Amino acid sequence: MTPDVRPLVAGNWKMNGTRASLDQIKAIAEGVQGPLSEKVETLICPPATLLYVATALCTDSPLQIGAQDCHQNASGAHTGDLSAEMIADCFGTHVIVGHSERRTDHAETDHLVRAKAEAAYAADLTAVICIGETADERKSGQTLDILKRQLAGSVPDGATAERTVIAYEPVWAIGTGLTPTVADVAEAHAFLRAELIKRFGDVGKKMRLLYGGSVKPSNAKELMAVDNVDGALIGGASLKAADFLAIYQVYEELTA
Ligand SMILES: O=C(CO)COP(=O)(O)O
Repeated sequence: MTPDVRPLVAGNWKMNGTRASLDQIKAIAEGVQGPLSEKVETLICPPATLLYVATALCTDSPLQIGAQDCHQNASGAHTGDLSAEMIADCFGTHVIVGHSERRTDHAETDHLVRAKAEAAYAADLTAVICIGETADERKSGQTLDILKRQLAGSVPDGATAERTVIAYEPVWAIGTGLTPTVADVAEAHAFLRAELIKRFGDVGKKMRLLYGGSVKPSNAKELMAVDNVDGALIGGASLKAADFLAIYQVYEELTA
């Protein structure tokens, strides 16, 4: 955790979820009501097909709803794409950009990710900007170099702490059940914090740094307790309300 920074527990549903899954969103929206929600923010990013209905389910809940990607342009001839404005129009508050699955499946570059984050700001959305090294990059000792390059390339110059969340997701930890050691997470997050402060000064002290990659109820407490870890970006375990809420609830103790 970082002093004076409100953690964010976020779920990325990826290409999972149909109308039947709205029950899980409803359960999460209900489960995050209460005093802890003043200390910890929550977010679910369902597939775009559920965005509008999901926000309608959360009108009386602190649970925020976001999207998983946006186009860098505000509108136009881009078949199949979604603009940040459209997400805001559906009452979405956040958009994930630069997830490693988009970087791999759609050849997204740091330059493009930065443009998408700028599009998010223009629509008053918070950009959740993802970075992380592959297994080979870690094995060959390049982790911090890769993180430095992705952070410098993907985060816009105009980034503010209110509208920017950085998610460190080691690619090899996503969906594998593997996680870095607590010491490795601490090293990566301390490095990212120092880079953000170098570039953004005091603003860099307040930008949230999430950890993502096989976060589960069983490992959440030790990962979320690490210095400079200001929340989680959860894939598989966010699909079940009970698991997502169990991860959120580790903050009962961590913020006590
Ligand atoms: O990619 C992730 C979240 O964006 C992490 O996914 P898992 O939690 O399923 O490993």
